[in-house]
This record gives sequence, structure tokens and C-alpha cells, in this order.
Amino acid sequence: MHPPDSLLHRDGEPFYLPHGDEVEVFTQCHRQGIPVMLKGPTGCGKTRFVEHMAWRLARPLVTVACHDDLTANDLLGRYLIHGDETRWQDGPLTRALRAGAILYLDEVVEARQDTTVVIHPVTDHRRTLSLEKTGEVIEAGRGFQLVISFNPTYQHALKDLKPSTRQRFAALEFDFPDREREAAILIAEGGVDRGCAVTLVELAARIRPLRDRGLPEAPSTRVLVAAARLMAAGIPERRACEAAIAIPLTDDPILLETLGVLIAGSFP
Ligand SMILES: Nc1ncnc2c1ncn2[C@@H]1O[C@H](COP(=O)(O)OP(=O)(O)OP(=O)(O)O)[C@@H](O)[C@H]1O
Repeated sequence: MHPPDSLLHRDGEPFYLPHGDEVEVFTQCHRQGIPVMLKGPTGCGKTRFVEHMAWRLARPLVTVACHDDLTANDLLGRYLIHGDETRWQDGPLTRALRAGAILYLDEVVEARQDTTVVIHPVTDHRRTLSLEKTGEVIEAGRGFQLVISFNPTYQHALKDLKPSTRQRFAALEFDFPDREREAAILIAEGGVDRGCAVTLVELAARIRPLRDRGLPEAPSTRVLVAAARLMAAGIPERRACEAAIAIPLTDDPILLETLGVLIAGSFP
């Protein structure tokens, strides 16, 4: 999965504004063949970071959105019937290994533990995968790297990674960017001017503490970018905030009213 063309720089570089040393640490992990875990809330730039790193390291990117029906065979591949013959079709893990790609397993805790175990042999010194169904042993191509993401707030006792899985990864922590960076992202991605970007960031700073008053999720950089894009496209500011920020965040009428008041205060 790659960002739409509109999000690419002219030379194809996916726009990513770093918050620390994550680019250097990831580059070294890639060089040393160390798998990487990205931890952080939804919409804070993890996917964009991987897209950016794949571009920087000139590796293909294979992305899998994990869910609880994902089976080991979905990752490995399966025999499919073509006319009267059966042919093996690689799954994303097998394809990524052969191509020396970066394999990004998004929201990996959603996948069942028996599924996540199939990644073990490719995350340690073996870097090989034994495909029982075809009898093949696949060695990871040069440049192959496994990256997983997870959002610690979604986590509960039944949905955690096994310690033996966790300890195979180096981890990078992500959070919402600081105000200056978030405003710069809204200008670059949302196409709004600085004044509007700063107002949106300040609005988010007022909304985020409402989590203590029952708001299920803090507004992410993603929803701010969406609001900025609607504004840049001519949708009135308050309507853009309501459509992109308030209504997606909650169904609770009292919280919606509070959000409406905060929006009206920011965009009078
Ligand atoms: N540091 C950043 N640089 C550039 N854009 C960013 C950055 N952080 C967030 N964004 C913007 O926020 C949007 C959402 O980020 P992204 O899709 O990477 O979130 P995510 O952390 O992968 O979320 P999820 O866990 O839901 O998959 C991006 O499309 C981009 O517009």
C-alpha cells in the first residue's frame, strides 16, 4: 500500500517529518537485520514512517492489515486451482522474503498468536522460512525486514504479543507530534496556511484532555489533516472540524456538544 500520488513529493518521497532519531535507528536496524516494532496511538505517523523508510532504503514495501481471521496461510501462501492444475501462490510474507522487501504487519496484535508465530524463524539469525506445503526453504533476500505496529491502548490481557515474539524486535515509540511539528504537517499535508494550522493544533490540544471525561480516542494527526484538507477545499472551517474531527470521535451527545463549543471557540 503506497500513499496516493498527491502525497508524494516530486521524486516520489513520501513526506515524513521525524520527531527524534527514528530514521537513524531504523536505518541501523535494517542494516543489521533487526526487526522493528512501532508502538503508538492510531493516526500518529507509523505507516507514513514505514513508507518513507522503504523509499529511503530503496526497498519494496508489502503491507498487511492484521485482523483476527488472518491465518498463517494468509501470510505464507496457498495452492490455488487454475483450470485442472493447482499452482502455489505466495502470500505476503513469502513474497516479501523473496523480494528482499520491507514487510509491514499493521496492528499485529489483532492477528491470532498461532499466526504471529510463523514470523519467528524470519526474525532471528535463521532468516529462513521452511514452507512445509511446497517443501521449499526460503532464505530472506538481502534487504528483507519485518516491521510490526501496535497501539498499546487497544491492548488487553488476551491481545498481547507473546514475550518470545516481543523480544525479537527493537522498538520505536511514536506519539502525536509536538505543536510545531504538527502544524508543519498540516501545512504540508493539509494545504492550509500557518494561522489555520496553528488554530487546528490548538484545538486538538484542547480536545485531547477530554479523554479523561470519556472521549474514547484522542483526535489524531490523521483527523487534523482531514479537517485541514476539507478547509483547503473550501468547506467552512467549523463544518470541516465537525465532519472530520467531532463526529468521527464520539456518538455521545454531551461530548459532541462540548466538542462543538471548543470548535466554535477556535473558529469563531
Ligand atoms: N511525522 C509525520 N510526518 C508526516 N505526516 C504525518 C506524520 N505524522 C502523522 N502524519 C499524517 O498523519 C496521517 C496518519 O498517519 P499514519 O497513517 O502513518 O498513522 P498510523 O500511526 O499508521 O495509524 P494506524 O495505527 O491507525 O495505522 C498521515 O497520512 C499523515 O498525513
